Amino acid sequence: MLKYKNIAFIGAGSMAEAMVSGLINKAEMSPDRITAVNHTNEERRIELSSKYKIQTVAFEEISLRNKDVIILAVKPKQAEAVLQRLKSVLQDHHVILSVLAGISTRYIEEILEKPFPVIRVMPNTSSMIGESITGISAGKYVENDDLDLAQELSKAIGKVKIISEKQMDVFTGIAGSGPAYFYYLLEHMEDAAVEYGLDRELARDIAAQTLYGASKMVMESDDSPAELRKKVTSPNGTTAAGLQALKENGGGDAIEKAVKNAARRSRSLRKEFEKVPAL
Ligand SMILES: NC(=O)c1ccc[n+]([C@@H]2O[C@H](COP(=O)([O-])OP(=O)(O)OC[C@H]3O[C@@H](n4cnc5c(N)ncnc54)[C@H](O)[C@@H]3O)[C@@H](O)[C@H]2O)c1
Ligand code: PRO
Repeated sequence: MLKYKNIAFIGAGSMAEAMVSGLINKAEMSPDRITAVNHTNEERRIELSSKYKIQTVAFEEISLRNKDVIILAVKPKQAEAVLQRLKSVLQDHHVILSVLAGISTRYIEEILEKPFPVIRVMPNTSSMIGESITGISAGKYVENDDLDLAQELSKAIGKVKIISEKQMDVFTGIAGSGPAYFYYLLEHMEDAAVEYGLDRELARDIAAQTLYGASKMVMESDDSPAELRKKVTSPNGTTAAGLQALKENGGGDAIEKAVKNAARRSRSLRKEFEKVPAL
């Protein structure tokens, strides 16, 4: 059971913090079960330990003896160096979760040279408030209990989808990177509203609630997004005018290209940082 597990994050940046916050504030995990390991940045360690009351240590002081779950949360380009250093301190009972975009379980398994259960989890930063959607795919040494644990941990920070590792790139394109597209959309809605006379704070509230309501409608109604869109769009009305501008300016294409480009980048991260052929 997750509650009784000790977790170490290797890398304590944005994604690790979002997960720590979700685990403590939403899933009510005890902070003394969580350790975050960060390299030279002492200021960051102090920030996280005072904010969440978790233990934070420098990589050089790492001890994973009483840990159960090791969550890799460094950048993909740091994967090899970090794994090379970790492999001497890892112990047979460890379950390894990796949030690294692009980097395959096979690559991690090969560097570790031992049959560790390695599970990719792709959350997003909405983990911070327990509203992530997290994709999970298992490496070849993963047993049911390990997968159950990864699922439990991911459920603690939001919703979960079990996917194949091949689907991880596109999952990353939609869900891992997705919040940024919506923030970008909101930034632009806000700018336009300010230009047309609203205060920024008011504009932000309105746009954010509109996005939230629309998103909830998609989740709770039986209609598809296209059907829901049609119900908003009166012939020759305001929405039709707005959508026309979106279409004329390549809005739909831009969104599709964003997802595809992010998925391609996930694939290319693998080629860039792994010295094995891509999946
Ligand atoms: N940010 C997101 O929205 C998001 C979503 C899903 C997955 N991810 C994945 O999470 C990982 C981390 O992303 P991030 O946005 O948190 O990046 P980040 O740069 O904020 O965090 C990375 C952290 O790793 C630390 N680090 C670097 N080398 C280290 C070492 N040797 N030992 C210990 N710590 C070390 C850095 O100091 C930094 O704090 C990436 O692989 C990314 O693909 C991120
Ligand atoms: N953030 C990471 C990136 O931008 C991975 C998904 C979201 O690469």
